[in-house]
Amino acid sequence: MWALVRTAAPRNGRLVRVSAVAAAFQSNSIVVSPFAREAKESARYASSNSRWKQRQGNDFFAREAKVQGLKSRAAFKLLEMDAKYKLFKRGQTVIDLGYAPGSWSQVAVERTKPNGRVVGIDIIPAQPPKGVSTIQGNFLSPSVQQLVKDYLVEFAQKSPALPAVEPSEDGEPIVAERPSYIDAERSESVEPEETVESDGKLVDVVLSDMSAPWMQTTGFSSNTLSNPYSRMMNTSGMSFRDHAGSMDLCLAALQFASDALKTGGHFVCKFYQGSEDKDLELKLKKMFAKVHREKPDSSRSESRESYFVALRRKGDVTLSGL
Ligand SMILES: C[S@@+](CC[C@H](N)C(=O)[O-])C[C@H]1O[C@@H](n2cnc3c(N)ncnc32)[C@H](O)[C@@H]1O
Repeated sequence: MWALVRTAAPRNGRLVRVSAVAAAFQSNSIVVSPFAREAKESARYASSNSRWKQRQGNDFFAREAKVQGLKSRAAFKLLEMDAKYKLFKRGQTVIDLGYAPGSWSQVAVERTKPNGRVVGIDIIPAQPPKGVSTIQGNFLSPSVQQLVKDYLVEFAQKSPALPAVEPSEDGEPIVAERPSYIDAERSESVEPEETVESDGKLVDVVLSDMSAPWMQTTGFSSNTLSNPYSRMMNTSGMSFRDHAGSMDLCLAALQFASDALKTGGHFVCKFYQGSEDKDLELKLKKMFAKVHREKPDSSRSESRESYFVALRRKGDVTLSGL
């Protein structure tokens, strides 16, 4: 699906390197580690490369996303973080909060196939990316959060997850066996308590790229009804408002992770920097083994957005206990 267009790239090596992030993405089903190394290198090159990017225009990543068939330039932020922290494995269950228009979900589907599950939630309607189940709703609402948990339990009862698997050493794909039709039928008739973990922790990775949608103030020439995403603003332009809104969204995502993320699972969350992010970071440090602040190269430098990447959830800590 994603063809790497190297021919359009200047042969001075720089665009080729940046494209390797995308190459790492599409190559996932075949060989992971060599490309991951290349992607890491590419992220380093991209950051030391601002003069070149300026020459190409500010929206290099937007154009590259279009070429790669990705739904938005945001994909490159997740690709960079995945290249650095190895967030995904095959067969995992991933929740993508604020998925629209869907490029993070596209990355998650690629990274977790075969047998992965990706569920996207967004307040606005959007065309679900291929291989993604989606729920439309406001994730700040406890009933929407419960709906997502119920959906995961129901889904797990119908088709028990296969264990997430590391790629083999020689880079060959490991194809886990799917349950047979008869096994699937049988699991439908089994009582829930017998098939689903009683603690409801069914998720391997929680992603949140949510940012409050604000009323449109520019771009009125784009009068599309079918793509509401292009009519929304991602920030209010007022840094305190954006910060406060993002803290609410991060805490909702973290509460969900506290309830639904497996021990050892990872959490990635966008936030707008401000006075309260330290407090969020402290909470994350208590719940996860390692916490990083990330400003991916593909995140616009003028934006106050940043990401927390929290790795390996501790088994015995919940948000309510902090
Ligand atoms: C920056 S976009 C996400 C881009 C996405 N990661 C991608 O790769 O395509 C932020 C999204 O968060 C969604 N969002 C904001 N507040 C939300 C809420 N309370 N509940 C659900 N989604 C929300 C917005 O509608 C918007 O689509």
